[in-house]
This record gives sequence, C-alpha cells and structure tokens, in this order.
Amino acid sequence: MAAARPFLKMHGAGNDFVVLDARAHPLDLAPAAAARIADRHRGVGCDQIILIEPDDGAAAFMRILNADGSESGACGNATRCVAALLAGETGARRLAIRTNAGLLPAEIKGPTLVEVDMGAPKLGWEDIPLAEPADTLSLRLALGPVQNPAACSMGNPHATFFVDDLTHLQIETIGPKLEHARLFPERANIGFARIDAPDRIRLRVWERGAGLTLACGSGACAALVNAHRRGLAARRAEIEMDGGTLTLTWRDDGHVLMEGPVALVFEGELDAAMLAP
Ligand SMILES: N[C@@H](CCC[C@H](N)C(=O)O)C(=O)O
Repeated sequence: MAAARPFLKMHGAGNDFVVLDARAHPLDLAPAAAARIADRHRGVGCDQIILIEPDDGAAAFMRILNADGSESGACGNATRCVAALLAGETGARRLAIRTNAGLLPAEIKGPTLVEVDMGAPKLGWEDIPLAEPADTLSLRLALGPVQNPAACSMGNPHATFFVDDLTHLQIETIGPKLEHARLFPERANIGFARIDAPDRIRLRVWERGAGLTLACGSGACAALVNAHRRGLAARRAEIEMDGGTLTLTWRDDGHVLMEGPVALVFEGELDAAMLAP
C-alpha cells in the first residue's frame, strides 16, 4: 500500500484543487482514489486532483484528474496555481508547465497573480472531438432554452452556449445532459456565456467530470475564442465567473493568454488508505 502523502489545497478563482507532488516519489493514482480524495464529505474535497510529475523539458508535467476520476488534458486555473508553486521554489518569474495539451509558458505577475499562455485553440470537429463532421461555430445541439453552441478544444473539449439570461438557467439540470450528449464522444465542458460588452463576458461552466464549478480557466479561454469567432467579443475581455474574474487575450498569433489569481489555502496529509486503488 502507498505511504501517506502531503498535499496542498489551492484554488484559482474558486476552482479548487488537491495538489500532490510526485516529482521525487511517483504516484499512480487510480480513478477511484481520485474520486475518494475529491469527495467533499468523505475526502478533502476539490474539483480536480493535480499531480506534479517530473519533466525533462519543463518545470514539471501536470497531470489533471477530475473529481470523477477522469483525466483531462488541460486545466487553466490549476496551471496558474502550479506555476506559482514552482516559481516560489526557485524565485523564477517565468517557467513552463507541460500538460497533455502541450508546453504552457507562465509568467508570475504578482504575489497572487499569474499569466499562462494556454496555446492555440483547436477548431476542427475532429479536434474537439465531435462524433460527426459539424460546423464548430454553430453545432446542431439544443436542450431546453439553449441551442447552437460554438465548440473548440483548449486541450480539452468545450461547448459554449450564448444566452441572454443566466439567472433562470437550470444548469444543474441541463449541464450533465449536455456533457454526455452523443455529439461528444469524450464528453465536454459546457459553458453558458452572457455577453455584457465586447470586452466583458459573464460565464458559468458545467465542467466535464466535476460539475458546476466556481471558475473554469480553459472554459474562459473557450468562451472568448468562441465569442470572438461569432463576432460577439473583442480579442481581449474580462471573463467574470462565480468565483472570480480572469483576463483573457486571444493573440493574433493564435495563442490565448489567461491571467488570473492563485491561492494556497492549507497543507495536509493524505492517509495511505485514501491513496489505495
Ligand atoms: N477547471 C479546469 C478544467 C478541468 C478539466 C475539465 N473539467 C475537463 O474535464 O476537461 C480549468 O480551469 O480549465
């Protein structure tokens, strides 16, 4: 059985994480163990579990496990948190974190502020991925009051619905049904965006494998990209979510810059039984 492990509880705009450092001692975390740790009553409680692993060409490799134990290729808010953590070890202001989405350069902008280059979105139906050829600017998907989202991948699949009213939207009801829609063979993160101005978007995200979170960094990137593609937003906007606001820029070179807060909440130790498969 694995030994007890220290962990850090962190969050980025309220999107919260249990961070485990597996650089010195590898940790093969089974989906059931991830779900156990993420449980907000019987575990530590978090949206995602983040494993920091060794990497030859970057400060570290970041493995992302959702609260349901599924693995994702991108997690914007956690990337900022891990960048801040690793920068604090060396005093560096610039570093790069590798995820399955690629090599993500990060810059420390302040004691609790980090900017990450999230790379370029993928816009083709097969890159999202979708189950069939489709115009990713307007998918033939509708449920209740929402329809025709735009879709892109930030290393993970996102569909963004544009709505006028976020107050009466039953996201807990329609979110899981859309997450598991047949159109999304790997499921999808579902964003609901209200355009308040060309440079201001109000966003709520039903996250794949985690549910309604207070913020979603890759979801914010997808919302800006999809809004700009639709002619609804500029290339730079403030994305306001329940847990906080991120500043997003879709650069002319195609890369999306995301700036936002990071926080360390507490340190703890996971009992070995929590880590068992
Ligand atoms: N909260 C993250 C996204 C985490 C992964 C996502 N739920 C997925 O399964 O793709 C973010 O800040 O991007």
